[in-house]
Amino acid sequence: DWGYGVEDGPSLWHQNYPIAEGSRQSPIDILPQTASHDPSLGPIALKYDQCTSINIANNGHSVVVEFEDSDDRSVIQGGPLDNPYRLKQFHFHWGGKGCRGSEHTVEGHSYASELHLVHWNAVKYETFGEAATAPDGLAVLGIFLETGDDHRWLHTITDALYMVKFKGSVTNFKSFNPKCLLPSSLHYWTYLGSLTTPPLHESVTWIVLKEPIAVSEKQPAHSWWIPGSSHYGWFPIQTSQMELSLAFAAHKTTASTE
Ligand SMILES: NS(=O)(=O)c1ccc(-n2ccn(-c3ccc(F)cc3F)c2=O)cc1
Ligand SMILES: [Zn+2]
Repeated sequence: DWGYGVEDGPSLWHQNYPIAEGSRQSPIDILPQTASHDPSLGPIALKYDQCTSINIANNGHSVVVEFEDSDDRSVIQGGPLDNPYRLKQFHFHWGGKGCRGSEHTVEGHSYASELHLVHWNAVKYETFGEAATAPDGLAVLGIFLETGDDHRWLHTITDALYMVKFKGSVTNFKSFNPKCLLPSSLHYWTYLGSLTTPPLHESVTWIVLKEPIAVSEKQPAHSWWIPGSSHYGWFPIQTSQMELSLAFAAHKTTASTE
């Protein structure tokens, strides 16, 4: 129903999702010089030690890792948030061929990819679905990714992608802890915005970290795969096996000549 093509891309989403023309739509271009410093904002706190990932899925728009959210075992709090928000899932946004895929930009600068850790206000709302439509229902932590210059992590990304190569594929994915994806500084920008894809609900308190993370093979083994650089083009959305292997083959040759 929606996508990023000419017939179904962001400029047309308003036809099925009128909120696309709302007053707090995301993503935005972050302008650090005009961002006002709010002294009442403290640091954010992430408690991901007990987090329990359940599965990894390709929903046709991204790869999503879902978490067990029946209690407050993994939460984000502090900063602009009045109470703890539970981690529900994380996912990535890639770039199209040759272009960079972050959704937020900083003074017009795009990053290679962007990781979103989606949390919901389980103090005020009974379910994620209910929170997803409430103005203070969700908190998404955005982390920019830059591809390092010495990363040859194709094997790790291959493993992960082959697990969820087609839209609708879901597979077991236990004991991944996203804290290894965090940069050293938790300095952030924050603003009231929305889901960046349909249904575009204006329910997100965005917390975007200033420091990007770089991917290199020195990352601890358990940080497994990270979205590819723009060579991959869009995540294999309903990619046929052949296309996917061609994409990898193409990347491989590019990688080896890099
Ligand atoms: N890219 S992002 O802003 O982090 C983002 C974009 C879209 C979603 N998203 C898509 C569908 N849903 C969703 C799933 C279940 C539900 F009950 C309600 C929803 F809005 C959702 O939260 C979740 C996160
Ligand atoms: Zn996202």
